[in-house]
Amino acid sequence: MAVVIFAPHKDGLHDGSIQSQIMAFIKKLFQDDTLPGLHIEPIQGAIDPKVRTGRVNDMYRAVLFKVYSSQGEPHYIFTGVWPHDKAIAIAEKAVLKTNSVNGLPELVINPLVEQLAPGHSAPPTVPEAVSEAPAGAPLLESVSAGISLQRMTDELGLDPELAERALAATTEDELLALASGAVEWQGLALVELTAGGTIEQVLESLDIHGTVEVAEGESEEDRLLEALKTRAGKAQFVWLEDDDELRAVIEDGDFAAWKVFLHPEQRKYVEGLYNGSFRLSGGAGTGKTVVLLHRARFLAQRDPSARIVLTTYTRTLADAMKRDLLSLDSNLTLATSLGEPGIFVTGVDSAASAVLSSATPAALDAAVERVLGVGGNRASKRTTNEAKAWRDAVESSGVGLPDELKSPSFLIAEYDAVVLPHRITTRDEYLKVRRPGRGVALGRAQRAMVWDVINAYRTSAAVAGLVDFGEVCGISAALLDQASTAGQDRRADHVLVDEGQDLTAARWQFLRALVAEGPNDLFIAEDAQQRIYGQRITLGRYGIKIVGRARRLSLNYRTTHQVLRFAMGVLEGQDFVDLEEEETDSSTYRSARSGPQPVRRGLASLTEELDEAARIISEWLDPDLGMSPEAIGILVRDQRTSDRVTKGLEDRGIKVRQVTKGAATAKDPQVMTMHRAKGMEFSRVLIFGADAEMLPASYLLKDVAEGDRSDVLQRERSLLYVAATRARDELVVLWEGSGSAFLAGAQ
Ligand SMILES: Nc1ncnc2c1ncn2[C@@H]1O[C@H](COP(=O)(O)OP(=O)(O)OP(=O)(O)O)[C@@H](O)[C@H]1O
Repeated sequence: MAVVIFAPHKDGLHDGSIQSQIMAFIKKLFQDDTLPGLHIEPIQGAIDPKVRTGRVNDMYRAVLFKVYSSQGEPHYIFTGVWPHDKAIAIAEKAVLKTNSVNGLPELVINPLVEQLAPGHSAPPTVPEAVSEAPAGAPLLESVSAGISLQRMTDELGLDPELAERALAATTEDELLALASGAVEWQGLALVELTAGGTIEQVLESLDIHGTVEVAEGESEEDRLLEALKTRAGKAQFVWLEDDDELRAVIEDGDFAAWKVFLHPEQRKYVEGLYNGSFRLSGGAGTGKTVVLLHRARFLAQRDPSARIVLTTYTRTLADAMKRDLLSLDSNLTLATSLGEPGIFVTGVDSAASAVLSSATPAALDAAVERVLGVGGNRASKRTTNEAKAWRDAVESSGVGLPDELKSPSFLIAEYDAVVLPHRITTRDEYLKVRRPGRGVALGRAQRAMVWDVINAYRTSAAVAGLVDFGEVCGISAALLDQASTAGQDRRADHVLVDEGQDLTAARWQFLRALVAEGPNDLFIAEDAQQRIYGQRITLGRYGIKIVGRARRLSLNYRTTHQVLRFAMGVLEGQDFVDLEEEETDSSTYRSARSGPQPVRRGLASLTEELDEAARIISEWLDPDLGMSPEAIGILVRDQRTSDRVTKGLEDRGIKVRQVTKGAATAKDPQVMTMHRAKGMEFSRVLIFGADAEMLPASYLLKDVAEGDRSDVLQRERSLLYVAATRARDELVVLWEGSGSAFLAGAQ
């Protein structure tokens, strides 16, 4: 049997027409590489004697390398399929070797010298260069501290010619073009240097620690195979182990790349074993969800009896994670209920509800009393409109609160961030409790009035037998704590959390209670810049101790660097604080992909804005572009605009699909609110209605307490950032009249 390692070159795979033949070819290779139909043949005069071609069909040949380990098994490294003559020409020059400085594997399909030869056009993804440094001034030296030609070649191991050209480049686009034509790991290194990374940071993120040692009796070829297995090697070379992986890499091509090729840093966090809770931050599109999915699988494979909970803010996002997890590995055991072995994918609130509804009446009564002060069975009915319930409580309490303290947003936040997590049940406790992190200061008299409203809220909920979702989390946490005190096990061994920035204090309290403190207990992905719901939270206050186990991802896999630059412009001048009160550092946030400049356009009226939207979407739907209609996202600030744009576009002959709940099904462009678009992505995004009064939404600011105002504004700004970063390839932003002030720095 042969071992097949897959390292596809971007020009070497084909549209659907011969996919099944490529699959058949690789499957045969797995079984027996001597089968005559495969025609595995060396190439006369090839630079690398390891190179082979194989017959896929009459017209196409695969280019492979054959490497023997000292155990004797043949290993085939499959690099792609080309028409016969081209395949031979590629095979003659292709080389697979290890880097002499750091031992990393290098697959050279189109030698750099050829790509950079005069008259050879730049790689196709690169748009017209946009100058970013004074004409003629080399860029790299000014952005990456301490860089020099010698360090690039001798410490990092970059190809001298690539390093020289990179140092001479004067624009970011030029550097990214060089990166996209370079050997895989060298390209990753160059992108990081371009974003301001230092040589030391690149060595760390690519996990380079000198060369790979060869044990006694091992050959050069063993050394090469070992190099393919390093984290940097696995970013390009994947050992095909089963049909699922083969199908993913062949049929889904680039879309499935996340399933098999992880950046060395991503892999480090997937496989890392930690003494306690770990926090992974990173800008939009850096693959945080990808890391969580792989990590869930890794933990399940490591211990099939482990109870793994993979959870996030909403059920819709949890459903998307479940779908992706199964497409990553259809053999995974998904648990169907909390506490079962395997991976349980769930929204946080559903998990908390599950704990509540499985409790015994006595335990539930005690937990409800512990959290709300009055016992009772409240497992089945939820408060549906919290804002209304709080307004009613203000009314029925008869307390003359100042306007800003009457707002449901203030009261909900106070209840969730202060009252529930501290399990406050009496006025005295509330008068004494510390309220760190709350924007609005409260004097004693004000606290007493707020407590009266809280009491009214609780009393009417008790009469109706209702609990809100924050309370469900608080009560479930109390149930889990009670059970643990009574010597029972908690319900999970590992909890993996996505979109951590949006979870409230009560949710963190529940998640903390779900798993005992210990190795690999909680693994949290978050991005402070994408906080669009809750208040700022500090994990330490809820017993989640990260103590130095926090890292940041910075390579954006989703958006082009043009879209990224635009989106970062929306956040310009803002400071963001993460779940450990650290300021977010996005200085090395980067993308290796290139595309058109985002378009921003103000129109004089709503009719004109709709006309313009219809014109742009029709262009995108042009069959010649070959875009799937559902890969177009039309994102708006609120439901009213969503209704309006849907009708307006339909009046103009464009069928779209409004997405309100769950995932979209029809094959049409999708219209949805920016909140709903969280965690999703589209090839092209049109932001409709980025007007001055919409972003920030003027109605939100109307009754907001002064102390909460700056936080509300920041969340509104983040909302536009979230919307912009949903675009993989192209972004258009439209508005009527004056555009949002948040667009001032976005170009
Ligand atoms: N190693 C990888 N190789 C190829 N594609 C990747 C890789 N990692 C992530 N991606 C792709 O990048 C995109 C963003 O990934 P993901 O959704 O995990 O990022 P995220 O950090 O969770 O984003 P957000 O915070 O915006 O939700 C996805 O299309 C994903 O498939």
